Amino acid sequence: MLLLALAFTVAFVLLLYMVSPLISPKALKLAGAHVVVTGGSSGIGKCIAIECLKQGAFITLVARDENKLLRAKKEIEKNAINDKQVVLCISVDVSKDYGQVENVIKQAQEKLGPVDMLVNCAGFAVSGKFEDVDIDCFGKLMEVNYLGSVYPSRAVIHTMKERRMGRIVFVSSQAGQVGLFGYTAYSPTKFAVRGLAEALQMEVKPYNIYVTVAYPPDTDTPGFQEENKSKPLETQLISETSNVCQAEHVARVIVKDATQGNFNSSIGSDGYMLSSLTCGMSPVTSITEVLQQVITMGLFRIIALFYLGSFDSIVRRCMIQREKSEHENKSK
Ligand SMILES: NC(=O)C1=CN([C@@H]2O[C@H](COP(=O)(O)OP(=O)(O)OC[C@H]3O[C@@H](n4cnc5c(N)ncnc54)[C@H](OP(=O)(O)O)[C@@H]3O)[C@@H](O)[C@H]2O)C=CC1
Ligand SMILES: CCCCCCCCCCCCCCCC(=O)[C@@H](N)CO
Repeated sequence: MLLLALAFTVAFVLLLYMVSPLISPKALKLAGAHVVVTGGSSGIGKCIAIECLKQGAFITLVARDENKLLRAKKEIEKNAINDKQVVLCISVDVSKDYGQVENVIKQAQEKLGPVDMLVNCAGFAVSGKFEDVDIDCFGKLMEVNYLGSVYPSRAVIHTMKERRMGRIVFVSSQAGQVGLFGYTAYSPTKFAVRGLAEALQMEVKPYNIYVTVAYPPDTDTPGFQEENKSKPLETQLISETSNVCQAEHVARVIVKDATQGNFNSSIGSDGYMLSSLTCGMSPVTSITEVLQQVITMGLFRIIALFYLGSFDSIVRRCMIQREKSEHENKSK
């Protein structure tokens, strides 16, 4: 029996190695490539732009605030490795009007050539209890985080298919892999991005276009500082499970996974466990990845139950605490 199991495993591993050339994309070299980064004027997006410039790319930054764009451009340009490299800035709201976004991509392609890699990083987070979050926020978040990823991707896809090459990166979040207290408005927008990425990847793979979804943990950025101003205690305590990452590190991992053509990009050990646990029917881009998923999934599910238990107990404790202090206030 044991021998049979062993034989099966060996056969399985051999089979995987045989099909490996089919699933391993060729790495994209960033030297001379044109990379468009939405949300490139701040935080993770800015660091992604810097990382790409360091590898010799030409960059287009897309965001709304022109002053912030110009300031970021100056900072990013310092990392150029040759004097031919250009950092172009274009101001647009990626979530409002598809025509506008299409125009921006056209302008960028006229100046710097066809887009080799698009990084959809524009986005924001709002946390709060379901009944406390402003009702308009649900739509606004979906517009910016989801439609704001659809529009730029739609605007580059035709040329990428014609050229039979390209990379599209979506910046989701760990909150796009698990729904947590306080993220009823934000999480669904990041889950949506994954659905888009999976469906799109199946369409464009024969055209040699590779899609990457990144799931960063809490990362120290201006956006994160903003989010923290109104974060419920429960969300804070749950989030403390994971360390806060530096944007430079997150950016390096994302750029590496995107150039290699990996579908999944995760950061840190929690990120690794979450990605393995939630891989579902997502495309596979390396043999090691499949093997790791197959071997670790059951174990990670058990570990996840402990995390869930501790999150539930945080939520319960906070509720009791709140009711207690409300009671005390009333009786004062
Ligand atoms: N920081 C974190 O903890 C994590 C962040 N993420 C995700 O990473 C992405 C970047 O986050 P982070 O770096 O923290 O955010 P920042 O707030 O620091 O940067 C956001 C960038 O997006 C731009 N932007 C926002 N809305 C729009 C819009 N409607 N149209 C065009 N550009 C827009 C901003 O410029 P402007 O305002 O001028 O338009 C800015 O350049 C987001 O999608 C976020 O959800 C994921 C996991 C963790
Ligand atoms: C085996 C299973 C392991 C499970 C570990 C779970 C750890 C959960 C911590 C999640 C923190 C939430 C990140 C949201 C980041 C974000 O998108 C916002 N900060 C954006 O501003």
